[in-house]
Amino acid sequence: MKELDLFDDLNPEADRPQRDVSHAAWHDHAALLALLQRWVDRGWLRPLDRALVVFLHREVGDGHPLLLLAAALASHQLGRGHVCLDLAQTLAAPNLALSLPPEGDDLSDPPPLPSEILDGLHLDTWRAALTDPMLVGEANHGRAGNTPLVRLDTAGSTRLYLRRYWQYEQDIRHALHGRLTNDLPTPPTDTLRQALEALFGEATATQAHDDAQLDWQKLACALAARSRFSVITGGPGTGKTTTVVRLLALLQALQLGQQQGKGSDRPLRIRLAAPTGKAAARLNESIAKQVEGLSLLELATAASTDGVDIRTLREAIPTEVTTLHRLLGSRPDTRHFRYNPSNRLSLDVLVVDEASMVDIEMMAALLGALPPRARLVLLGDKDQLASVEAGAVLGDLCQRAEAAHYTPETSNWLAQVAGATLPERYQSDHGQALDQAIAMLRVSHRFDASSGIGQLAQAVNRPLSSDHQPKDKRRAVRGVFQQGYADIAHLRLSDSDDPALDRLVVDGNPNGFLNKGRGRAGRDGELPPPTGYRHYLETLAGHRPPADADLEHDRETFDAWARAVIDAYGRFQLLCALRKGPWGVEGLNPRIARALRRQGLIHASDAELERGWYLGRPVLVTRNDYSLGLMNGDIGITLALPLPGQPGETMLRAAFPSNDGSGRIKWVLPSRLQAVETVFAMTVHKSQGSEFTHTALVLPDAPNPILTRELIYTGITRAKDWFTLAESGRGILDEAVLREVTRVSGLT
Ligand SMILES: Nc1ncnc2c1ncn2[C@@H]1O[C@H](COP(=O)(O)OP(=O)(O)OP(=O)(O)O)[C@@H](O)[C@H]1O
Repeated sequence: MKELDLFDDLNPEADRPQRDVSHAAWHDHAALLALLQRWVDRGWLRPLDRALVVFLHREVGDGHPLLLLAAALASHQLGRGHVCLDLAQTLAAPNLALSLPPEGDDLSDPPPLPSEILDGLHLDTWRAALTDPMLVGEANHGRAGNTPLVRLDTAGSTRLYLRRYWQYEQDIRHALHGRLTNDLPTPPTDTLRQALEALFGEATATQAHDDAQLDWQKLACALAARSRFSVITGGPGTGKTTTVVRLLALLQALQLGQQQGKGSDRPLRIRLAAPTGKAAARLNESIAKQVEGLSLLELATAASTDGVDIRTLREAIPTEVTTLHRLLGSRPDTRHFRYNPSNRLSLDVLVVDEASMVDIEMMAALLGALPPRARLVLLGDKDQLASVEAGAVLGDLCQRAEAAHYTPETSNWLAQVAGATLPERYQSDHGQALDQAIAMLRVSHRFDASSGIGQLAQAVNRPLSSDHQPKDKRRAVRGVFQQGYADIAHLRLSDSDDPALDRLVVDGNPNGFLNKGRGRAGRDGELPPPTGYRHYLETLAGHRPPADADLEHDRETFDAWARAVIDAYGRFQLLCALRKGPWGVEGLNPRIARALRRQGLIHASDAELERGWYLGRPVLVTRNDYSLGLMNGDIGITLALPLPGQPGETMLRAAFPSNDGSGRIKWVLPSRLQAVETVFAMTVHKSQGSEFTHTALVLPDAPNPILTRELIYTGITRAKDWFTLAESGRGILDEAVLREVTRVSGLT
């Protein structure tokens, strides 16, 4: 295998003017601190970022102001997903370094913009200020030391890290390097080939020319079977779950077959995990279904000459999925986990789904807690938005996945075990070790050519290139809406008060779909037409247990009611990009609640709507709460239970699914819920790992840097059967699909 090159830097030399025009904040601490305070007052910088500077200044009084400015900006980047500050990029686009308000915000007496402060500053001057042995370690010279900041010089730029994040990156890099270069005994070629044939069938085309002819799932399974670290990435419905279930069956069959010879039957200890409770519950459901439907007879025969017992094999494939926090043993009030490098997890295989949501800190913790000999398999969609926390580990690792870069050695091996010859475009003499461990599934089995959702997601996701210019992409994306697909609708709004938005959230805008959404065939017969929130609120009213029932004696009746309401809620979700303003969660939530109240679907005063609890309020958990067993991302609905001994009186409880496959409901007192928000409108960021029958994405009316290709793609791919795009501003979608998230990290 080639030497691992995770560290290659791609930044070109920044083209900066060669002049220095100094500004007071460049050389005067008081001026710098005053400037930072003004930024904090405006919400452009977090108080935490300034506090770091105050701390560093107090501890090491003569730190250069330009160094302290860089430290404040580096700290600020963490809150925006970047693990470090890239000086050249910051000089090229200074105003992206702070959280400036969206265009059009009215600000009187604004503080100086970063572009004014940094105007005329040359990269070399800034770099020179970043040499302070008390404050900054120099990673390039192996002198990272134990300073609070670490500097890494790359071709054409310099990156400044807060030490903790630099350390995470180092830890991940070393851990992956170890996993990719340590030999793992590969199963005998014949056994593996037969086992793969048993699971996927024989290869039909030995020389494949297009992606649809290749069985990518089989190739992914083969690659993951020979590595301690592997990634299976792919868009929605490309078969990540299907593949991993077969991979687990394969590994377990090989293990049981091998153990037979030794007179033992110790199966592999396999664990499944996901970053959020919601994602875990979803994988739980789909994995359980797939394991049940898996035909294991041929595999059991292929894996061992004596044949593996099928029942033992099936039982040895787990279906229970936990959250990463639970797996690692998260403890309240500390970021340290029970399982860590000095107390490793006891497992042989770990599968992590929705890996795009795993941030750098969690990935470092996870790798640190894994026994060195265990296998780690990451599943996820590399094109989805990354976690809101710092780092986009999956995206970074999969940067080269499109072209695969399989070496001749890998390609030959795949031909032997999977019977397929890869087209040349997926082969490379310069493939890196990491490339050989990554498989990208390229064919969606959920969204075929007749699906507007699939076509739209594809058009949005397609990167720009010399033969796909911005105007082509804009035309392609808009074109999808004009082709008469039955599952997508476009709703044009005049402004944020447009009653069409109310109609969308109340009834789902069926008129926007072909035949009002009627007569569409799904897997299990005709699909119900798209709905809005009326559906779950009518379910709530229609399935309410009789007034004389009570929770203690009629628990199942109440649980069934809650289940029906929660399921009905999953039929529609409005997504938006922003938090603030009329187009953000904060503006949309009360507006939607009022629209539902006008329809007589909810009953609550204005004050209750704004802040309080009311029957029917849907809530999203925003922080893990271990004492209640609720995870970030869980959705619950507020229901009313009869008050024991007080006929006619009720009390509100938020009902959450237990997420453990039991179907039980957790009934939680509203006052015990510390971190929840109303979720009539949900940000696309929070929707990751979830799926809704009808998803409506509403875009703001003004351009905003948060609107990116990844965000739009993630929003669209939350839709299972129906998708509505609602927009008012012209050109917002066009602009968004052309903007890509650039996450600064040094992982690749
Ligand atoms: N090779 C295949 N041939 C036919 N159908 C398939 C194949 N692979 C997967 N499917 C079907 O496509 C659907 C999606 O598969 P699966 O759930 O494995 O995909 P996924 O990538 O995990 O999806 P998600 O977007 O939910 O993460 C399932 O109904 C599955 O049965």
